[in-house]
Amino acid sequence: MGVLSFDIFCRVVDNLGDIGVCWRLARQLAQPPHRHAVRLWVDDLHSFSRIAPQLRTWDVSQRIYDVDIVHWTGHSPIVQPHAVVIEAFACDPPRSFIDAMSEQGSLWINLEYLSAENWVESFHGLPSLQPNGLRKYFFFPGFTPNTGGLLREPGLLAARDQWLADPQQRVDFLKSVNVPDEQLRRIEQGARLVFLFCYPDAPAKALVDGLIREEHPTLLLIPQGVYPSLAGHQNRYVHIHQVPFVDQTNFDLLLWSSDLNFVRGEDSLVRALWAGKPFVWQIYAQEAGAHMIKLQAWLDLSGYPAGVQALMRQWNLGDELAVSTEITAALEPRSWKQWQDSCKEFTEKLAEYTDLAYCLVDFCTQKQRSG
Ligand SMILES: Cc1cn([C@H]2C[C@H](O)[C@@H](COP(=O)(O)OP(=O)(O)O[C@H]3O[C@@H](C)[C@H](O)[C@@H](O)[C@H]3O)O2)c(=O)[nH]c1=O
Repeated sequence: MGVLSFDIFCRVVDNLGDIGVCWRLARQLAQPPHRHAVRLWVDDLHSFSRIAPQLRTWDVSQRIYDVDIVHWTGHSPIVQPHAVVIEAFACDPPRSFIDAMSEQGSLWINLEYLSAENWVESFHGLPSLQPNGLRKYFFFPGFTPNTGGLLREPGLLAARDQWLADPQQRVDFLKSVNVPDEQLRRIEQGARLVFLFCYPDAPAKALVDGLIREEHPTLLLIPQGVYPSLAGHQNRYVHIHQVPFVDQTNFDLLLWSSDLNFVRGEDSLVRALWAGKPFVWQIYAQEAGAHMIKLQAWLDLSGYPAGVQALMRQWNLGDELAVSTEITAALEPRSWKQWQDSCKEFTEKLAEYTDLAYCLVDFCTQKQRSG
């Protein structure tokens, strides 16, 4: 495949998922083995800087990890569009830019949200007719080979295994996110490490109650600003520690370090999958409970034990009573082993499929050839 050039437009609607996905994709396309020219337009550099601390929020343009980053404002510079323009999550590139794309004959891709629903396979890759003659296509990420796949950097799983094979790396990393020595000693003596990244309506207090009832020493790591009210809920079994926001590489290390992860949205779900550890997913809520249909479609593919699937539904429904009892049951040694095995299996199956960046490059190359 030859070298392509991409513009990626990202509007930060809320939270970090939009920029999380775009930044990961941009870096992957720009770096080896792909090495395409990539320009990333982002309307909110402040949110972006939470997951990319080296970003200069006051700069209109800058280059990081071989990606040209442009602050997308009403006054963004007029430039020639690249051969492929990716509009993330229907974020509406500026009219003047679309006109320039038309002159340039750019290929226009609408990168959609991730879903495991069946219809995704039939909508992936469909054209969307444009009055100005531009070629625009829907590109759907997904969990099956007939979709656009999942973002996964080359060699990610091997890097994870190498990192996990050296326990000192975990200790050093946990020190770097300020886990106190006393807690590190507890972990070395067998305390469980749980990472919690959730929305404010998650039944997190019920989770802590369940963990306390289990009477197994546990360290619960929570990113700063996520569920601050939980801090007062610890006791001698469950200790809560706030970790700073880290970049996406270190975010993986948080997931790899933990025995059990709680993740949310879109990108952290995929990272938890690649971690290969047991996790509970809180899906981004939609109107009229549409997200519960999406959650079930994904659970149907997962092959996770029935108790784990029930726990995920209860976590998403905010069913406190059920969560506090179901978590204890899921951590009971036999269930825990089944949960661990099913996670490894699902991760290995998904890792056999082509990753999103390759699927995208392949798709764009084919469309360019067919003119
Ligand atoms: C806590 C933390 C997160 N992250 C990253 C991981 C992910 O890339 C990103 C979080 O994104 P998500 O996991 O998708 O969860 P989110 O809830 O922040 O994003 C959501 O935004 C909505 C607008 C979308 O519609 C949702 O589908 C979803 O993507 O933040 C770090 O890099 N460092 C950190 O310390």
